[in-house]
Amino acid sequence: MTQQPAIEAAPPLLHLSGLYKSFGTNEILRGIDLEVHAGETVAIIGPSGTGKSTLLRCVNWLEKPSAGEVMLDGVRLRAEMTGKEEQQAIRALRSRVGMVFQQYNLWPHFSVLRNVTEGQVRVLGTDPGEAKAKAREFLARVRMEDFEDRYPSQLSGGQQQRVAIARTLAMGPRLVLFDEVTSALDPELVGEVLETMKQLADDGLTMLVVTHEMGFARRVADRVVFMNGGHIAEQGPAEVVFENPVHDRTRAFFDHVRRSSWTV
Ligand SMILES: Nc1ncnc2c1ncn2[C@@H]1O[C@H](COP(=O)(O)OP(=O)(O)OP(=O)(O)O)[C@@H](O)[C@H]1O
Repeated sequence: MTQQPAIEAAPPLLHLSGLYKSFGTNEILRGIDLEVHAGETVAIIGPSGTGKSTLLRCVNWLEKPSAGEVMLDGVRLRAEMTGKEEQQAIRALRSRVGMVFQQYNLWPHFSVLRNVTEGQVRVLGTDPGEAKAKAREFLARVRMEDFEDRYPSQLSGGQQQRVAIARTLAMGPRLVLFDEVTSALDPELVGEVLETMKQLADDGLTMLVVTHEMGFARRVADRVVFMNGGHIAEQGPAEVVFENPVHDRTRAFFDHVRRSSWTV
């Protein structure tokens, strides 16, 4: 009997089943089924307006799906849930998932160190000394350990985004969602954030990444999910999806990306 790779044998850390999301009469997600295993980096790519960010926001219930369920690390949230039952499940879910946004939203009047300790102390109830030690550990992982006394306005966009990543990691999530985290950055700062994310992927962090950075999806993601019109049109190992896309829409998307890329 052939041995299955360990990553496939374990149950998925995240399991999305039959997710639908409508805004009014506008149906954005149309039945999403997706699994992410511990240690995987999964990139979600696809045309603009196809529902990638909405999907990510449904994973941590920032948007409540119209139907379907999210199962993360043993916590199940169903669209039918309401009231106390839903609130309890949301709290459990959010303690296991972190999110990094396009806008880093650091507290402007707090130092870098305090930005990374505040959530630990206030939300997790961590002892302040312990929270500082953990903050320093995560600032070092994003190579921002020399900036702990600075304020956000004294940092570049890329540095602020790395602090935002450290702040998320310090909360101890099992899964981190990245929503187009380089889109607001000047081109010369994109690389340093992607390099940090590559390092985290290499270290085994479980990441679900919505991105327009095709180079990142191709070189760093274990699996690429191509979304179109609120569906997953195809998914597979990055090299397969990029080199042999089976769906016409995926091929057309890559052709469009290649044609519209400006080279220096
Ligand atoms: N809160 C909301 N209320 C109404 N419509 C929304 C809301 N959020 C998203 N939408 C709509 O849902 C559609 C999908 O948006 P979404 O941001 O998920 O797409 P996307 O694939 O991430 O796009 P992009 O790549 O351009 O960021 C868009 O038409 C958007 O206008």
